[in-house]
Amino acid sequence: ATAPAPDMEGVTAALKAAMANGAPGAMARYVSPEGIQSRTVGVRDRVSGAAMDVNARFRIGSVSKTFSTVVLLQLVQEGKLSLDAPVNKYLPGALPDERITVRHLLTHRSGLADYTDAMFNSTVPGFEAVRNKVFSYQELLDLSLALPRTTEPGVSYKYSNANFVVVGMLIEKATGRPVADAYKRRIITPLKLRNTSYVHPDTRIKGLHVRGYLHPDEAGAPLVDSTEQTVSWAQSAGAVISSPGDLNMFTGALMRGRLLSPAMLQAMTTVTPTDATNTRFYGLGLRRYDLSCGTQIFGHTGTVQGFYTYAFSTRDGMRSLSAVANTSNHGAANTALGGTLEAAFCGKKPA
Ligand SMILES: C[C@@H](NC(=O)[C@@H](C)NC(=O)CCCC[C@H](NC(=O)C[NH3+])C(=O)[O-])C(=O)O
Repeated sequence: ATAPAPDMEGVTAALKAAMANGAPGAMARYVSPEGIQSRTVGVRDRVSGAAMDVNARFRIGSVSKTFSTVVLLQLVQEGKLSLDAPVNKYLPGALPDERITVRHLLTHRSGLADYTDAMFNSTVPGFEAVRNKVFSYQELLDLSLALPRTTEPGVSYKYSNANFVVVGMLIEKATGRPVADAYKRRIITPLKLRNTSYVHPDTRIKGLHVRGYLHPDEAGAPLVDSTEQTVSWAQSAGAVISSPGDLNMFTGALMRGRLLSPAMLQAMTTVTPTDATNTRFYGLGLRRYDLSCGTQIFGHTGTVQGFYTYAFSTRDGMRSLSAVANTSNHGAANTALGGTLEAAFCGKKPA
């Protein structure tokens, strides 16, 4: 069946709703065989008033988890790691439970607690305390291991950044090099993602970029410009910088089979439900959303101080949408931004 035309008015309405819920600006870029359509609203910089710009770069948060997963699955394809081997086989003594496997990390079923809940319980003080800090992977893992595990290994889905900190450790152990090199050599260079980078612990977003604005917990308190930070609290779980076009290319190329073998891509897109709605699922470092029109889309969401991101493609990689709003700690703005997905992939609602 031919895909419905995107409802770009609906995309714009969703972007405006994100602004109505506190985002200084927002944008979306949709790619299909019919071409590229992008929409921008508001500003990328509240001080200069510079308009949101679809060529601008921003922090993609947990969409980074899919970059890390692609690298790890390529290492599995190369026989350097096995999905169902214990993590401790590759990182002796790293985890207190020998039963936790590499696959448990990628499916958020390890039981390793998410240290960011406590770290950011008080949003702005928590952010200010770490924005210029540089953590080692081990320090982040220790924060998680100081907390009770959330499930027996493999039993249930419990989202945790700690899982993808360990994924970063596995990548560096298996390659003998920093994750930045693996992203570059295995994803950024082959796909020519010229606006994508991993610069941890540098705090800047170089080149044309979006400034991010963090909503404080106190109603009515002024937004906090959170653009410059190390994102060391996330690293391989959330520190990649990219652009709408590069994210379209990344998720599209991934689904078209340019990064992984058909068998490995099939494993990555084999999902289990993450909530009771049975429309949200998680595979290996990848979300699946089942839209109201029956279309299934695959990708990831991102939340990092000052930036909400969505980056999804259809299973055949022929249609891709990326969207970003330059605020965070404001769930209504995130939900509003998510409205771009239905508008773009399902088109106009029947009258
Ligand atoms: C959920 C999301 N996960 C991510 O992108 C990872 C990297 N981000 C987080 O875990 C949120 C950290 C707190 C953000 C802060 N929140 C607070 O400080 C709340 N007190 C903020 O909203 O900026 C995903 O997978 O889509």
